[in-house]
Amino acid sequence: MDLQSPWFVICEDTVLLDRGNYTTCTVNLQGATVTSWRIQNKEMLYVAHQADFTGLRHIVGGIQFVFPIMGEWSFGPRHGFARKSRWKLVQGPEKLPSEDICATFSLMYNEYTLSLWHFKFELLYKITLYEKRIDFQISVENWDARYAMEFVIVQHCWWRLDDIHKCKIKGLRNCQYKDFLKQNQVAREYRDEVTIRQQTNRVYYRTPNKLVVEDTVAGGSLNLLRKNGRDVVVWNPWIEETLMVNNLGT
Ligand SMILES: O=P(O)(O)OC[C@H]1O[C@H](O)[C@H](O)[C@@H](O)[C@@H]1O
Repeated sequence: MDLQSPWFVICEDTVLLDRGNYTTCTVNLQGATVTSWRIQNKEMLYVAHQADFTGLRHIVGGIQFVFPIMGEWSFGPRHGFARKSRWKLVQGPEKLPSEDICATFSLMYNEYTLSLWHFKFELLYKITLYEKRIDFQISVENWDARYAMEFVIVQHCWWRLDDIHKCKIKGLRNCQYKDFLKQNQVAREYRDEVTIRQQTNRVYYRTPNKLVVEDTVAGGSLNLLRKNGRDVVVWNPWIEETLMVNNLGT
């Protein structure tokens, strides 16, 4: 009999990857939303208190998978349908020889997605949990070669911060940005360290592949490394909007 604790748990709606030493990642099949990432029991993500886990709407918080559009959409839900859809676990969770744990989730076109967006697609989302790192590999397949597919993918991350006043984002200097809260004004970032002192909602264009967020939980810093991506959204709802997010969901 194996008396060790299991390194994964699959419930009806969630998949828990357990790397040991209180390092875990929880993925909800609703949107393949990563609702928790803990490193030695320190939670890295924020989920709204009133987040709805019933599957009726997207989960507010964590790491949301946004596809095929970001923002308002005249044909379907805001930020697309992927975060509202139920995904499937298609591989794993498996333990690699390195002891790291990975699992792959998939979202395939269906009647609902075709009613909003006529492309026949399959998304694969592979998540690997390391000791102090989490990796996401995303692939998109177009099943109908007759049509070129245009889409946007965003990992909408709600990082948990101890104190917003201590948070600094490094790597955005010289990037052009659009400020949604200033009539979409376009400007260039001149700061080495971007700080947040009020409600913020900007998209930075053509950002470098490495950004650093300093002072997340417990004063640690988070390196965000990316391949084949382009833009970055810096958003903080500040107090009023946070109350709204927590109380109502969206
Ligand atoms: O409330 P949601 O639909 O999840 O959107 C949350 C936020 O997402 C992005 O960061 C947008 O730039 C914001 O304008 C938006 O408020």
